[in-house]
Amino acid sequence: MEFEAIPGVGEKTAQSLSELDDAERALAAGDVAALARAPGLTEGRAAAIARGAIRRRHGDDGGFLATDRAREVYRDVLSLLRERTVTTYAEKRLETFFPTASQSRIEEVRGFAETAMERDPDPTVLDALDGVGSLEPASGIRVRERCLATADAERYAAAKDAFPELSVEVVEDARGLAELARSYATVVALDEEFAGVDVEGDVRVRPDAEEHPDDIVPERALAFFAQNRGRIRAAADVHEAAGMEAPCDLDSLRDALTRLDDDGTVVGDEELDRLTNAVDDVDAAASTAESVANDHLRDAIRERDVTIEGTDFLSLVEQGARVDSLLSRELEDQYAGAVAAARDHLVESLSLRPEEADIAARVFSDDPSFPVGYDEETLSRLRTELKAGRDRRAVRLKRELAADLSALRDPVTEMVTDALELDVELAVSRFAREFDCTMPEFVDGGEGGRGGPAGFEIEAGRSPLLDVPFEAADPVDYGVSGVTLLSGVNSGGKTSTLDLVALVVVLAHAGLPVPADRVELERFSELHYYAKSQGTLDAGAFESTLRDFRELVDGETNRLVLVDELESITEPGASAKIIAGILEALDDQSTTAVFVSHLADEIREAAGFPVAVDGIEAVGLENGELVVNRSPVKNHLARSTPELIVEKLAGEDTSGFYDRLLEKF
Ligand SMILES: Nc1ncnc2c1ncn2[C@@H]1O[C@H](COP(=O)(O)OP(=O)(O)OP(=O)(O)O)[C@@H](O)[C@H]1O
Repeated sequence: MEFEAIPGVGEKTAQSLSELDDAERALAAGDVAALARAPGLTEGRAAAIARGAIRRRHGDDGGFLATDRAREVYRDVLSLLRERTVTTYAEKRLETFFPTASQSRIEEVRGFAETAMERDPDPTVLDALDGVGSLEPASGIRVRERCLATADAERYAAAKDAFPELSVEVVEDARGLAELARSYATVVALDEEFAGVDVEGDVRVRPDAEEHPDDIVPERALAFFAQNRGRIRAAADVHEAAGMEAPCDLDSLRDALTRLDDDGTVVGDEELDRLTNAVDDVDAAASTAESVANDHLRDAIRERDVTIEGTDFLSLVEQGARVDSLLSRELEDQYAGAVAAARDHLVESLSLRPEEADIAARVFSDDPSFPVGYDEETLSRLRTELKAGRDRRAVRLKRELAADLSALRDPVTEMVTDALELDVELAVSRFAREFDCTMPEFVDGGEGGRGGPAGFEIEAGRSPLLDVPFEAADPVDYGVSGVTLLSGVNSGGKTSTLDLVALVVVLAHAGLPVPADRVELERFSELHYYAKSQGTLDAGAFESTLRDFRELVDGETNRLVLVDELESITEPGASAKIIAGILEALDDQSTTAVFVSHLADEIREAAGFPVAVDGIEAVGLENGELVVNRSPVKNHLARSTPELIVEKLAGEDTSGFYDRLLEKF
């Protein structure tokens, strides 16, 4: 990938980009979201790069928007669309829609947009979309109880790459392996040569480890699903709410997800819960069992009269026996009962299974003693046994769930992508519905006997970018082919008309629907839109503006040129001559141009060809306010506001003064 060739990417950036594998992959896929995750890239930059990449793929260098004002209109259009997305993914993805002269690109997006417009922007779907986002690779996993071992340096490096979650150790021989097995619960040996080696501990030989990552590190798949759980569930909800067919069974997916904790541990397994609780409670249970035994024995002793014959007692005293032997002689049954109660307590309170209960039985000795005490060593064995059981169970469950979830990884990725793409479609659908859009029709220029450019024809166009609410916008009909002047009363809507034309042309060339009842237009090569200049230019600025227009009249054919009141750049007389000259040059090419001007008469006089003039007319004055017909009238020089006022006064006054004034217009 040659990043230098992408518009907007400098040499230094290109150099650092060329080192990013992820970015390259994302570029190839045109996936802005993935691209934005590449280290060192901001989202804006990522979007720009992806846009550039797509343009390049379509052989378009992005030159369609030829002026600042044209780019501004595109940005405004984009904002209207982006405001109608729910996810950040869709917001960024919309930036890959841009106006172009490339027919194939326009066709591609038109196909997408036509499907999108059919989509019902149901509020429940939009709600569900709120939780959807691009899936993130699992992060922050570190497994300490398992390690990989190899004797091969190359394998060592490969394993370190493939399993960043595990320690990878170099071992020379069986002795090294045995040593490792003492420090880790499980050692996975990567070399075939270790297959026959007999080492104590949990040592597995898996030369194929890299091919079964979920088997070696089930934590990876679990963390991926745990960390993306909210997004996955939301994507499943979107599919249901929108009635879309999901690529996997949603009930089993949801079921698998409920078996996962936020940190990727498996929950909801009775046996694992039992073992975990037993490990946690074993010390407390032993103490309680001890108390149970002592209470039991104390009560028994208290309740019993001990009778002992004098000779026996004497012999005991002479032997120096302590009370223990008295206990074993006289209270054997009571002691046995107390110990049995202690054992029962251990077994019951920890819900021990028979094998575990066997060890638990030995925690309390059969040899009578008072007070009764548990055997620390045996208790520790019980603890170790329970812990080992718990860990074995946990790993097995992890492996099983990881296997279930791994099988779901691809369908889930597809499901999330589909949900995110739906958001893009819904944004287009909402845009089209809210602004009463239709798909524009492209017609060929120079055909139908007209010879010249086909230009554009808009029927009932309403701009969502007007400074009045969309509902209050008057529909505008306007069509131009060739070079035309647009005249009209002050504040009649001339600038708004140019804006509407630019908006429609930008959307149409982006393959998107347009806010009008019907639009026909040719496929323009470029859009040049010059906004009204803020007052008279100084000599330097005037010169540079003239240079711009020099380039304009020398550029590609089939352009659309929109210019707002160019006359204000210098004094009226000179302006009219300059505009006339530019119009002549544009007329010689197949250019469609609309020049808004108050100097239509003067320009026409200065031009060496019959320039068409359209006019936005005031149909009258109502309470001192102009009533305007927003649709320009073809081949009609609109009367100016002063003329209308003089005309009004002439009607009210009989002196003849205003009549004579009116004749001067
Ligand atoms: N189609 C429309 N529907 C409703 N309101 C409109 C429409 N077009 C223009 N307007 C209103 O008229 C105002 C003036 O429009 P605009 O600035 O386009 O006129 P103009 O003819 O370019 O004015 P000027 O002669 O000062 O350059 C707009 O701010 C807008 O509020």
